[in-house]
Amino acid sequence: DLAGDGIALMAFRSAVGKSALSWNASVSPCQWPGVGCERNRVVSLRLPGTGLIGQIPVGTLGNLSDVHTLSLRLNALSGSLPTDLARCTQLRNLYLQGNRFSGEVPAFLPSLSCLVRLDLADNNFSGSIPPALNNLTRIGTLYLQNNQITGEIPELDLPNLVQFNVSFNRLNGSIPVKLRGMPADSFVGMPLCGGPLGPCPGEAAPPAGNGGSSPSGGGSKLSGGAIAGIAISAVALFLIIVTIVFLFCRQKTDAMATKSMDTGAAKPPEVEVALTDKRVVDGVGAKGAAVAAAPTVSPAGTGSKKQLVFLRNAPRVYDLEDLLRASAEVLGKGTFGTAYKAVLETGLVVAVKRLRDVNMPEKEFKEKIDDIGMMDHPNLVPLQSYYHSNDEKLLVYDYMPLGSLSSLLHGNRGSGRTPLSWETRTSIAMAAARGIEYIHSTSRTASHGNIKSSNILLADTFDARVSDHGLAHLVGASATSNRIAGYRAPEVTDTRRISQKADVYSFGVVLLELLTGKAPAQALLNEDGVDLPRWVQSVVREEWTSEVFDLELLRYQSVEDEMVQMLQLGVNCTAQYPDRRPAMSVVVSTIEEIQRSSIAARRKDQQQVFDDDR
Ligand SMILES: Nc1ncnc2c1ncn2[C@@H]1O[C@H](COP(=O)(O)OP(=O)(O)OP(=O)(O)O)[C@@H](O)[C@H]1O
Repeated sequence: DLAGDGIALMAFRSAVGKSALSWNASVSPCQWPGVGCERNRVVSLRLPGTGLIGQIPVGTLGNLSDVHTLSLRLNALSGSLPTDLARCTQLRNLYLQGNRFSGEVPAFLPSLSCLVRLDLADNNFSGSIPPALNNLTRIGTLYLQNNQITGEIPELDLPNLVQFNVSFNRLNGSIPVKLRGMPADSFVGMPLCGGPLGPCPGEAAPPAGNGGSSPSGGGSKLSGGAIAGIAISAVALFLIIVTIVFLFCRQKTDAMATKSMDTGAAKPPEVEVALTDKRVVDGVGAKGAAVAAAPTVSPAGTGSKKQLVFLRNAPRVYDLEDLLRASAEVLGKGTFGTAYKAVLETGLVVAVKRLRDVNMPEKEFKEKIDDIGMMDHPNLVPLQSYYHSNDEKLLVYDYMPLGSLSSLLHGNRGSGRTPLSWETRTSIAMAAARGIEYIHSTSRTASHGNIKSSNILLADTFDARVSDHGLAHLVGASATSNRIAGYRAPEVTDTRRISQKADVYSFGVVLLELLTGKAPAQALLNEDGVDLPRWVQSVVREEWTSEVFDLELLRYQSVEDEMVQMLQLGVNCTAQYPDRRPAMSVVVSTIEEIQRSSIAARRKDQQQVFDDDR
């Protein structure tokens, strides 16, 4: 009954939310912020980004036998999930993304047979994906990305599944047939094969024009991707209509509730409502993950308020609450934390980085951020604002709509992608080089520390900007991952000390990546531990062949000399000894020279074609 639900909730509060939840035991649990009731039972608990911390014990949430929605996303909850959650058999929506949960993917999940949405993304879950998830016949959204899940993906056959993501785990093997219609994004960041990632060794390539998505093929005119697209749009449309009707009804009841409430009440209801609305919308959002909330700020607006701090020239057109209310999707998980795309209610789009493992005092943090804020150059991604509390550090940047050079170069190769032209590649190299040169010009020791193709972002194809400047100093350059390893200068691997010449090395790797179309991490995996610079050198040493170049560059015969000059620059930048590498200013002027002579060569070539035609 409701009293029992209240006791369970109070036990939950004293375990993980003592300071975060202001629940008053003298009123009905149904009036507590975040708690929803129907027919005198608790049916929903929505506490996203409220600063919950610690492990949820058995005997708390497991006692809420009627609960259908549990949203605890974006908190600091840890440990394994309480096993008695298995008793919440009415659960339809379980949002636990953005916490620190660990332990195996819970074996009881398959028994929650009413589940429609399950989001465990951005945690530390390990173990394998239970094949018994096939019991979840109603499941429409299954998000497991950014965890530590191992093994192969089981043969899932879930008829209602429309949103699925297991990217950035530690899975391997081939993508099960029934999941091959899902987009490549659902599987990236791991050595998987099949479906959108291209055929597995020994498998026939799918017929051209099929997008590789539908193994059932047949005579159907629509590709699997198109059918999935239509299905997803239909479901999304349906959910949007349901949401609008729900919000409309909700507003009416809230208006009535507000009328009957004491005007001196401490919590403005509209904030709660907006947060609630967002949760509903979450299920519709493309990726369903939301932007980080700041735990020390109570969503009800009580307590001492911490605010976003804006940097020098940034327009102050939003505040922390606007950010919390924004609809958001995960862009990716990096060395320093997770990046989100957040669309504010005003339509403004920003990128939010939620930093991990930054434990410095606020004063020091502020000083370092102010250094970042001082950097102002057209080829750097501007930092707009930041937020600092003990549990949460957020950085808000301009959103770069075309994504990273890495995804532009390596994203959907083969399936209907527009090849990157030589002109675009040289412009990007030029812009990135200027951004790095600017950083180096600010002081003799200033360096970026983490140059790589996923940190070169594009506002449009010719306007590249370097991102993440200053972060290596905030977090320390010790973070190790295979993705960075391919860019790291040999002396940095040994000494862990970043420097301008180490940036030049990393930039050289980016140049080689632009020219060869090969990702350094991929080179590391495929070529028996040989990194990209050494691979290029070994090919080049034999003869200056066109074999090193990206196949997409083969049609630029007229600029072959310039391509070779750029390759030479990449090789020089990646010299083993730092003092053999050119300074960034020299790199910039060399690229300028190459760009000028490319334009001249292309003009001459076009004139030749024109003359031949006459
Ligand atoms: N301002 C932005 N606009 C658009 N996309 C962004 C922005 N910032 C980051 N991203 C994208 O989000 C993803 C994650 O970025 P993030 O910087 O967190 O990780 P990373 O670049 O992969 O690694 P690292 O943390 O080492 O830099 C990347 O694919 C990046 O391209």
